Amino acid sequence: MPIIAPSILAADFGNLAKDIEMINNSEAEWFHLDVMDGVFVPNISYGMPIIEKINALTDKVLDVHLMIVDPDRYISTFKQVGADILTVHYEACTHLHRTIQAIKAEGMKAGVALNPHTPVSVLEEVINDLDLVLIMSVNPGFGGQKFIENTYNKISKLKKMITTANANVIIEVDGGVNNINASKLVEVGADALVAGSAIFNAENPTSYISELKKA
Ligand SMILES: O=C(CO)[C@H](O)[C@H](O)COP(=O)(O)O
Ligand SMILES: [Co+2]
Repeated sequence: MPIIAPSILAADFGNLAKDIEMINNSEAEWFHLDVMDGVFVPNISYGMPIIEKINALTDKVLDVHLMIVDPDRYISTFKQVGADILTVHYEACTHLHRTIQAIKAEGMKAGVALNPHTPVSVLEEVINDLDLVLIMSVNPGFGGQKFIENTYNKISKLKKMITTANANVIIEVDGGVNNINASKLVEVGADALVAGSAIFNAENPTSYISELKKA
């Protein structure tokens, strides 16, 4: 069964505690937290204070997705506010190997995200150093976008690369995930599903999470 990671980007920021409680009482294992800087992506979301508050209100895993330039500047700060998994974008890192080691040195799991146009082959030389690869199934920056169909093909290629390298890496998929595409994503190799608008726009978000879990 896949790990479910609801994206807080689609939650009600006027009543965040209520949505945190909903996730706490659901079958979701992770909180997916999208940090955007208005430079790497054309949008600004939220940062450390929100993550720190969420950490105080849950025992679940905090899966932090950094959509920021030069993420090395903030690695230790994200550890301090409670990140368990820290994912940086391949496209935002000049010295990716060094960044991955710095995340692990802080005691967090290290993830790398790939934009839709970036081939999985760029990770060949670091695949054994990684804990997670985040395949973006939309162009990062906004919730509620349409799922890009080529994602299935990309996940299959990544799965093959991981098997060949005998690596132990979680494949996570993010963007436009819903109860229609979830099963096929798991079938081709996804281990963790991020969903924002599909969950929070559902009539019953808790049951929607359970539906995704059965994918
Ligand atoms: O990283 C992201 C956007 O850059 C979000 O995690 C993602 O878009 C989730 O939202 P939705 O499920 O509504 O597409
Ligand atoms: Co995300």
